[in-house]
Amino acid sequence: MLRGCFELIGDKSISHRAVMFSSISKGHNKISNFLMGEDCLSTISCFRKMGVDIQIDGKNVYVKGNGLYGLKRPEDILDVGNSGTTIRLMMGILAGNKFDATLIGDDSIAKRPMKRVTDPLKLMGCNIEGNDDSNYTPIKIYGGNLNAIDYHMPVASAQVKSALILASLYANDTSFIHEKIKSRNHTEIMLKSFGADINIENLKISVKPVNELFSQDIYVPGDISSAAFIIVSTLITKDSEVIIKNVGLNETRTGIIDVVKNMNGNIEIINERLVGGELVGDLLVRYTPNLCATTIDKDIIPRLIDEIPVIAVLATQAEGTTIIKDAQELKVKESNRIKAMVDNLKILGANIEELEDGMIIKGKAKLNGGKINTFKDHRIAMAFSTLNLMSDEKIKLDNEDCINVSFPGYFDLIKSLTK
Ligand SMILES: O=C(O)C1=C[C@@H](OP(=O)(O)O)[C@@H](O)[C@H](O)C1
Ligand SMILES: C=C(OP(=O)(O)O)C(=O)O
Repeated sequence: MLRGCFELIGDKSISHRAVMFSSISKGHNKISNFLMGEDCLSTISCFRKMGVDIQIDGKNVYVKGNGLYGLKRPEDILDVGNSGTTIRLMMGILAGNKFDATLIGDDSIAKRPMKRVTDPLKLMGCNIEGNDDSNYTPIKIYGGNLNAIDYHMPVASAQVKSALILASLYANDTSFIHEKIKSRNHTEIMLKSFGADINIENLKISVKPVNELFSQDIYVPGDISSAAFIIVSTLITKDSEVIIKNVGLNETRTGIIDVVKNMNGNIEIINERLVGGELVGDLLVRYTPNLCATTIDKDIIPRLIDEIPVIAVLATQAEGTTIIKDAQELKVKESNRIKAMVDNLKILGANIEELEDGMIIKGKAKLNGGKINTFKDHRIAMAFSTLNLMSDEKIKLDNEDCINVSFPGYFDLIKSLTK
């Protein structure tokens, strides 16, 4: 069983943005509760290569910003490691700066599509080279002299939106970016606090070019995507009760809470407050023996995209048939997360069917033990780890190191909650 109360580690999306926006602002920035995961450390390493002074002290990061036009041409290739957020957002910044830079990442990044960002950046006048019509790494960007854009995004993606907002800061006129479905809005919130002129009208975002961004101190709230693994472990493990403190509750990220409530899960938000423009609160979660199935589709998908693997695990422990659809984006994450979940859950004896854009899960299933192929994907690894506490049969992960991408100290935390 899990019992206890703990402070959640910093949000990955917000930590990335804090380093990036601080680096292109003018002045000193302090980032508190920064996520020291491998992905966010890749962002720091890339901006250091562009001449930004970034110091790490415990959970704090100090950035001496170079200003909007002050980044230096990197002498080395920029290696983003495993991080889609780093490469896609950074392309927007590089497009505005008058130098050339080459971006690479690991084997997983090499398979993830970049055209969704390079196409609109080319429309803004940026010169970009990359494999398969600039869809895959290595990607080389020759930045500078951007035109404004009026662009309807074909995919619901905060990374694409953020890259275009960043490029628009450097453009010759006001840009308009139209979203299909509302995705996480940390870029809009944080850039405004740095002095950017951004206006949001439903799904239309207008961005005016600026001469400078001004430094800010940023507190990074806890990562609800990381909390999701503790939430699910608690819901499915007998006699568990956990308080998770400092959870970021921005409504573009709280789809998991809505789903857990729809499934009859025992979850309560307490002590809600606003910190640096972001809603934060604590979560009280309790074991729920009578979970029920749900349907997840369309508009809610971007609000829980990274939580779908662990929701699939939860669905195996709920009475009835859970349907997850409109989630084809899962195929282009660190792994093909639809296939990874379906194949691995089948190994454990779950009743699950793969769909082109999701999966159908019939619960409630008594699962066997087995060896999980994580595809070195942190979310797949943690999703399956949640089953280890509720079952006598052991789940073995073929790779645990990948968890450091987003949740360093994950197993120590679980240990402290199960004492
Ligand atoms: O903007 C971000 O920080 C992120 C957006 C999402 O990706 P997409 O924008 O590709 O949906 C999400 O899956 C990723 O983990 C982080
Ligand atoms: C998809 C993810 O991250 P990224 O796109 O930044 O690699 C994730 O953290 O689940």
